[in-house]
Amino acid sequence: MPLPKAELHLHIEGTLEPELAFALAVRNGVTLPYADTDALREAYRFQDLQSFLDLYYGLMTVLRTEADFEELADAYLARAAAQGVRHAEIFFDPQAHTARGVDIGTVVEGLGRALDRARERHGVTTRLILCFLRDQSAESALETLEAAEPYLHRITGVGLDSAEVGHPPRKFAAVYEAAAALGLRRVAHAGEEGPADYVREALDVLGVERVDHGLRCVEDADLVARLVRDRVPLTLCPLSNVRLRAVDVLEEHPLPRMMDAGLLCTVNSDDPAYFGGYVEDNFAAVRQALGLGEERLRELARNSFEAAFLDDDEALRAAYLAEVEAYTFP
Ligand code: HPA
Ligand SMILES: [Zn+2]
Repeated sequence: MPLPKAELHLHIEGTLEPELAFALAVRNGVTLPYADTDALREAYRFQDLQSFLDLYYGLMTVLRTEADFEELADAYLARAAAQGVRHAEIFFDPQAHTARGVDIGTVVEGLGRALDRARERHGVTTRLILCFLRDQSAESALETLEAAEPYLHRITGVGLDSAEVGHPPRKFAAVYEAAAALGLRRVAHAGEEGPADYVREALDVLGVERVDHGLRCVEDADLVARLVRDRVPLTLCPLSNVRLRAVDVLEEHPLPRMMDAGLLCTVNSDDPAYFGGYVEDNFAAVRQALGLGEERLRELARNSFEAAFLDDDEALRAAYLAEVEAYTFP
């Protein structure tokens, strides 16, 4: 039985496995530019974030109906549960769908159907986080938030993803202010490919409570001190960092140094269908490559529940944390 954990950095569109992509392509009459699943997997040789995003946005054109989004989310939840996930905070990218004529309601209601049954079916509690695409305009982000208003009962927070460099957090100050006024929690990708300054800006200008990735904070000692002092969680994704060349090899990932510095680190899968593994695969990889001991792994699991948006159910958070403490490694 794997270590119980929360997954806090997971793009649902990034869980689209080649087999499901081809099945949905057939169902929806979409022609993919790959002969078969092996040819598609062959294309997963990324140079950087952009080369990944090109494939990621291309493949998700097979997602068209509520049933498609439901099936996608249900398949993720089944895999996540098998990897010890008790609680998942799931990102989705509405603009990637509305831009090709799929209504935001189709996306949210489809995902929602799977999430409504997640606890009963898979023993996983869930939250949904709407992400704005930072390479789209600030106006488009505001329109997206407006379009989401009928579905806010299903949405816990907002995030910011897609191509980072050249799209600093401050571009989205207005939409984050509007999201806060609606009572939404705030997170943002920062410091994945972008500089440490983007992490600071996400905190100062967007008011984020967690930083997604945040890897490059290590280049700025004052920023690290602040993140430690304020216990700002970082949602790290080690296998993603290797695949997208944010680090050269896993053995050089700064995770152990970051934990030693007192940063509140979590380990997550990001886009598991593309990056070679789900969350327990990431735990196993860092355990192996970085020599993390059992207490470090337990700390990562504890951190994941501490950083989760479970403030509306502290009893549940306490139950999850108790499970982490009671866990015995095989
Ligand atoms: O790893 C990522 N980074 C930025 N945007 C993304 N959208 C999906 N995955 C990612
Ligand atoms: Zn991400």
